[in-house]
Amino acid sequence: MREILEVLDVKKTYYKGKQPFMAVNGLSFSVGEGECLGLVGESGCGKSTAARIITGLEKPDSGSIRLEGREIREAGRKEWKRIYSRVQMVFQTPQDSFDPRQKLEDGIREALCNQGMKKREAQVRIRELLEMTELEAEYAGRYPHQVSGGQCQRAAIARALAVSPKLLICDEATSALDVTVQAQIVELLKKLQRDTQMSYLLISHDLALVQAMCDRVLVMYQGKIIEEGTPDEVIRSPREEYTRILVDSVF
Ligand SMILES: Nc1ncnc2c1ncn2[C@@H]1O[C@H](COP(=O)(O)OP(=O)(O)OP(=O)(O)O)[C@@H](O)[C@H]1O
Repeated sequence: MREILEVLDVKKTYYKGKQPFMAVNGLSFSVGEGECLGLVGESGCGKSTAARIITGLEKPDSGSIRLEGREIREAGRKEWKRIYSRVQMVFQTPQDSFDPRQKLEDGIREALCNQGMKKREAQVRIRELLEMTELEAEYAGRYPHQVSGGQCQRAAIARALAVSPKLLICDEATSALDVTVQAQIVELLKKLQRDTQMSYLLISHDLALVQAMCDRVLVMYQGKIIEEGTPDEVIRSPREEYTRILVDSVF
């Protein structure tokens, strides 16, 4: 399997007052083409920091991040735009990722036009994206506060897909939704993966979700990966004591 993303020995320090704190401490892993990779670990172990580093929202202290073989830390400003059309992220609370003064479809249009698409062409593409994410056009014409969490998450996924990414990072993308809506969004993500061959990095507390969706799962603890395997291997016969406790706390 060709690798889309390779993360090697990435470190990130924050400061709690004057005390340095390693939120990410030698993180290494890779995501294969078309792979759905799960990233699990207790709150505060550094999962979101890792996602923010990969998407360029945060700078690491050191380490290497290769996207389709290209070291993104060396990329010039011009190249960033191209790189970040290859990686997109979907967040836990979709309402927060849209401008409250903009209709959902305007947010999607903006993503398309930022990539150089003309408005008329963007209109056609918006319709396709709404179909792909099974969101009725009527809802896309509303403001974020006028739709449900599930509908807003569909719009956020449509916007992420606007640039045809190779890797979609879902950071607790279903955690804020109720159980039935969660299941619908999971089905949507599965369908999109079948249709687009996109890779996923699925960050989640929910081991059942990881088991249902992922080909492989990484367990993160204190800023690094301590265990990896198929979801069945990690859940049924964890090698590390920490993983066993994590699994026991959920099942
Ligand atoms: N901008 C920041 N400044 C200082 N400390 C931070 C910052 N962002 C995160 N941290 C700290 O880094 C650690 C890792 O946070 P992170 O959000 O990556 O964890 P997480 O595993 O995603 O947790 P959760 O599952 O609760 O979202 C936490 O102790 C957090 O308080």
